[in-house]
Amino acid sequence: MADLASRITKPEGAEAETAPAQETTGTVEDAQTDGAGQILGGSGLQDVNYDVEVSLNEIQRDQQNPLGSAHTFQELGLPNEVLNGLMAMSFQKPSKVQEKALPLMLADPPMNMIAQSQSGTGKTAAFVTTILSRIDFTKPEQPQALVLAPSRELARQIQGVVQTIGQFCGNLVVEAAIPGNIARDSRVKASVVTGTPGTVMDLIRRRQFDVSQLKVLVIDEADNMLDLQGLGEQCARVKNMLPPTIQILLFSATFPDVVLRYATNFAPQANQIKLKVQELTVRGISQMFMDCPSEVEKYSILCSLYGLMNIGSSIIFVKTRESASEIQKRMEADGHKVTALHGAFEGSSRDALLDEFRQGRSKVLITTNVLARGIDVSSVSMVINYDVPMKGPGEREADPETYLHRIGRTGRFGRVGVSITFIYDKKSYEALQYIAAKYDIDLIRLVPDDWDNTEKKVQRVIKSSRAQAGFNPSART
Ligand SMILES: Nc1ncnc2c1ncn2[C@@H]1O[C@H](COP(=O)(O)OP(=O)(O)OP(=O)(O)O)[C@@H](O)[C@H]1O
Repeated sequence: MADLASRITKPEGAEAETAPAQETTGTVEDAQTDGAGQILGGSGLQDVNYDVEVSLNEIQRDQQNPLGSAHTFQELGLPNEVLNGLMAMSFQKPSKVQEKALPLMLADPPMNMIAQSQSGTGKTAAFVTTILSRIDFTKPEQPQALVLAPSRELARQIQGVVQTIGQFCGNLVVEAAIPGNIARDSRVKASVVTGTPGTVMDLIRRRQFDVSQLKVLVIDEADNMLDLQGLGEQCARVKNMLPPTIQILLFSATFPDVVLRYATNFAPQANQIKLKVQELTVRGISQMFMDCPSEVEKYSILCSLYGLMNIGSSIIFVKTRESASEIQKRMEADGHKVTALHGAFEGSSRDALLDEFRQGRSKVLITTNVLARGIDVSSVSMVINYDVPMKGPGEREADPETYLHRIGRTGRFGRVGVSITFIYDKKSYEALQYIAAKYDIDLIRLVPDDWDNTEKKVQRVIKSSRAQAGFNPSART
């Protein structure tokens, strides 16, 4: 193993050898060995297992929850309708986060929860199961649970998961409170509402949304949603308009310390499930980087990748809407069927574009951070970070959380997948080093002039990923 600095080709204009020592601890798998092969198993899914740390609140410590952790869904005492919904999805046993979190979230009296678990490990089903177990189905049009998410796409996806797991719960009505979905003169008539914070806030203020009987509030991607630089203020306002006794469930794959402190005030006395920092990355994702000689050459390298390999479904993350559209144009001119989706599109066209990708009518999705979180398309076998994720004023700092969420669009629920981050100059190189060091990632280096090796490494993972898609009866696109 060697560090990123010693493995990297010195990029044009970069002073690779002078990179600060404390930022060069990320390791890179020997470029001569086939790193991908070490990670892959047979055609079956990997065990979605990792250690979590559970901290119970005082009440829970005193009460000795009789359910402890549940090894089967049957042990949880769920309503039959909900259990049947989980079985219809071919969920054979709970994942770790489901096993640990569900007994705590289902306990009476209801308690708050802050739960962290890697991308693609079933957090959605965990909170949806809790919601469905608390709903009074004799009041189908009375809002009883609210889920807030950062994008319309995620709010719609969660709406779909509630409908699927709740398919045997007669009288279940689920509505998405997203821009353009609920007319100004109509009321929200659903027992479960999934929405984005701005639209939900407006609906409550205009008295279209009766929140008086809400029992559960879920905030998905909670670190992003509670961040005071972003959606935090809106989420706090929504919460202040809800009944004070509401059960609050906060979920994310990442919880930076500063947000976690705020989260514990937002969800007082919450039980907590946390991951160690080294366990944040999903083992099934082979993380690689492409060492590009310059920015202008990134595009031709991208084309060579797609030209050489039969990739299946993949997502390319870029920094700006403009570059998303530009790359789309150029790839289409090269004969690829490509979808570009970003915030400049109108809501309903965004829905149609994502559906096109989900249904496999388009195999390449080019997008910005708008789809970095939560989107679950199990057939995605490759994620490309065409631009390294950056944050802060002038985008000068690496953004490790966004990196994790972006690559987590592949390798869902025990599948394998590959991520390739393009670097080309000192800034991108140091940013990726910082991310690799933070999460202790073994990055596999790819170089553009060795396509044989690149093809071997990438194609091997992609083949296994496809074999898994065929193998797993519950695989969805
Ligand atoms: N117990 C289970 N058995 C089999 N598949 C499951 C189980 N629970 C969830 N899944 C599937 O795993 C996939 C990922 O789940 P989900 O989208 O909830 O992940 P997540 O943890 O919320 O990820 P992210 O952090 O990216 O939002 C989904 O396709 C879901 O249907």
